[in-house]
Amino acid sequence: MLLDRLLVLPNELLLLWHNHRVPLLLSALSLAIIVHVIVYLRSRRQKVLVSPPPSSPVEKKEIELRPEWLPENTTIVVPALNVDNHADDVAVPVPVIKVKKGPKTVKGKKVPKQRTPPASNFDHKTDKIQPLVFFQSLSGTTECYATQLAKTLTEWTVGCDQSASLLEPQTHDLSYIEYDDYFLTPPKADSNTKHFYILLLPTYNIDTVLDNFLENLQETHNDFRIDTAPLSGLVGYSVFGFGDKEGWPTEEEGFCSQAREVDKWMARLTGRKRAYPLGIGDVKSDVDARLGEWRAGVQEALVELAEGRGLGEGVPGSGDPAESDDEDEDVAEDSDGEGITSKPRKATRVDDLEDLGSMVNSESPNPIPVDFTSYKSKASKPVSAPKEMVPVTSPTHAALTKQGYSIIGSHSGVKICRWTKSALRGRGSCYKYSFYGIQSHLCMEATPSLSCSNKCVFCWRHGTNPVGTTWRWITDAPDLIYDGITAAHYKKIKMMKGVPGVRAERFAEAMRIRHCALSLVGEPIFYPHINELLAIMHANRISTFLVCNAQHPAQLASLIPVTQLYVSIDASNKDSLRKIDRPLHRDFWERFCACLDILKQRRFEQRTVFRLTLVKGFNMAEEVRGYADLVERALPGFVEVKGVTYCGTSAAGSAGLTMQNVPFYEEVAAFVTALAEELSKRGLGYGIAAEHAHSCCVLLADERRFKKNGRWATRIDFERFYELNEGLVEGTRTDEQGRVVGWRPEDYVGEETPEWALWGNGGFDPRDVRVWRKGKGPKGENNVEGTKEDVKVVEI
Ligand SMILES: Cc1cc2nc3c(=O)[nH]c(=O)nc-3n(C[C@H](O)[C@H](O)[C@H](O)COP(=O)(O)O)c2cc1C
Ligand code: SF4
Repeated sequence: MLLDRLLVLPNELLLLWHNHRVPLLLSALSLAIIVHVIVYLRSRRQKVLVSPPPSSPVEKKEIELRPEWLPENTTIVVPALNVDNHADDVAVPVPVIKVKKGPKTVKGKKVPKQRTPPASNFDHKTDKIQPLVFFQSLSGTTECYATQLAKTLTEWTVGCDQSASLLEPQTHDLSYIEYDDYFLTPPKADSNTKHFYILLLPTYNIDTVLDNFLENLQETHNDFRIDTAPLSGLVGYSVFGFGDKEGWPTEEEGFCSQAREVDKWMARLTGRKRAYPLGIGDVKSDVDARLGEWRAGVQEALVELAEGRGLGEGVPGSGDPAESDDEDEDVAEDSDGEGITSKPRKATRVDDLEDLGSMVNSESPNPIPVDFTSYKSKASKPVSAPKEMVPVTSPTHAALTKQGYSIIGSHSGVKICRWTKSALRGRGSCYKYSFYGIQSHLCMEATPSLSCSNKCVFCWRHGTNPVGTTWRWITDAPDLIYDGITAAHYKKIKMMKGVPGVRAERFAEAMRIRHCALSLVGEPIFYPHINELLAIMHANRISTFLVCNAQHPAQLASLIPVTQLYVSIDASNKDSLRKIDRPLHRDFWERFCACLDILKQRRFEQRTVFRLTLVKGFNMAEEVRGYADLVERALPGFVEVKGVTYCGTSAAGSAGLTMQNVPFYEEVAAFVTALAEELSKRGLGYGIAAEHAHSCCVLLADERRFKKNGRWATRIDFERFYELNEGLVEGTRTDEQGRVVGWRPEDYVGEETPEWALWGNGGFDPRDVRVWRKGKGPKGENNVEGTKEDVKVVEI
């Protein structure tokens, strides 16, 4: 019976196939197509896979770098992102993925729109006008005029007939405000307060904060997610430009060109709310007269607004961003009554839609081609040559040089640190010696990028350095930077030879740089050739401590291993980070989080550090748990907690930072204790390892990785690092099959942390002489030079 059934089975199967082969074949084909499409789509996404090392407690996780995070005008070598293969990077030829940028161009035709005067949003019976004076200044002229103007307007608003409708003006420096607070939408206020913007601006043909401001206005206008006139809620605006006719005699040659540009963008952003024409003045001749006339005009406009007369009807074109030749196209009458006909203007290039509005003849049978995706964007302009970041002629160069920086090329800087001077005189090294064994007189502090994408409240840059979200400057070669910074450092060391107290043996040692802290100011990983520069340093057996601001995930992911990699953690949450770092990137928090994830993935290939800078009133209170969350996310080898150093600049002042915001050492210590407790509650295995009380700095470390025989071992074996880096000795990082693929931070752990540096012992090397500032410090204790004026070691 069973045998009979088995014999007929092949026939039954054949019959089944004949009956159902069409649906079966179709299903198989559909499945194949679906699989193919999925594979295709996945391969199109740019992913960076940073595989965690074997035996790591971390789950395998992919970090996706958004296309907009990839550096502009540069290429990214994807295999270099694989941390396990970095040792082979030089040998293996790698395919270069070009990052395509820029919108797709869609051609169409512009339908000319009917212009109506902007509707007034001001009810003079109930509303009040809040004038806001914005200025930007590098060498102080504009700031001076802005302060004076604000004072005059304040007196006027109080005394004039319309005082009930006019609030006292407020002044803002464009270098320190958050653009989005004022130029994305009008600032938040009660519904009866309407804002009037007054902008006073110089022009610089070198790169300054103004370039960034202009870029921001343009981006806001062109952002398809934002209304093209998001500032239409203002009651009006007016711009005054300061320029120098001696150097830039005409408009064509650039006289007040940036004020003109701002005026145009404000017209677009406000929906044509220019309340008074752009004023311009030559700082070497007529500026006072021109500014006086313009101010009177602005006051008149304010009176008209306050009385409910709005901005007036205006002739056609009133408030437009740029001048048009409309009137030339009409037949105008001159005073003698004779008609004058002008030639119609030819459209020669793709231009701004609004500008084109006035150029398009509605009766023309041939529409003008319009790029609907870009306004007067960089792409539609002839490509201008990149500028120098800090040219020799710039006030920034002068200011930085005055502060003791040597500027190398046009975007790098080096400065001799006060601790280097102190160590040369045997008066102690900085915390890097106590924690890691770096003697300050052997250390150079430098940066290959004086520019940065943040405007931190505690920054030392005095608000004058260029800022930017992308690298857009002339780029110096890494060997030129290396030669320049080392030569400048040695030169400064040599200048110390006549200083009383300098120890001969330390002076001789200092003539061989052994460490480089890439942390001075600016953002070192912004420099497109940072990896080459680091490689040169390592080849010269100079250790690298690199501090980045957690805003450039793509560059961080592609960075070669350094001796110690830092990420600045200036706040524990998005809101606080925005207030303290004032980042330029709108997606700063996503960038920050991506950097933490990258740090976590790289923690088994190099020493990773969180640097917390505590600013009382900004990022300390109630934030311990938030910081613990971040530590849990990135699991850095170390957490350095430091009290902010007060730099007393106007930048700090304008951010509301005073000496009151500098925490006492006891406060820093209490914070660290609370953080250590929180981390221990979570079972993360961190302990307080060391301290350097006189620079207000405490070190937490992962005790499972940086303790030897139950004792802290936070110091570094630098020679071992070079040997590992050069492949002279084998590391212990292995893959799943147990093959060695690189080294681990544990492979170059140095000696045990000295007793005097441990938590509770202060952190001052007893072999050095402690010197207190005049009037400070306990009486009698090594206070040998306490009364000398030249003593610069300050207890903070
Ligand atoms: C390096 C440099 C570049 C300048 N470029 C221009 C320019 O392109 N057009 C212009 O009209 N004035 C230019 N000026 C003149 C400044 O705009 C003018 O001195 C202004 O008052 C400076 O204002 P501030 O002191 O507030 O920074 C330049 C000045 C310097 C120092
Ligand atoms: S990240 Fe550094 S250089 Fe940049 S603004 Fe902040 S403190 Fe200054």
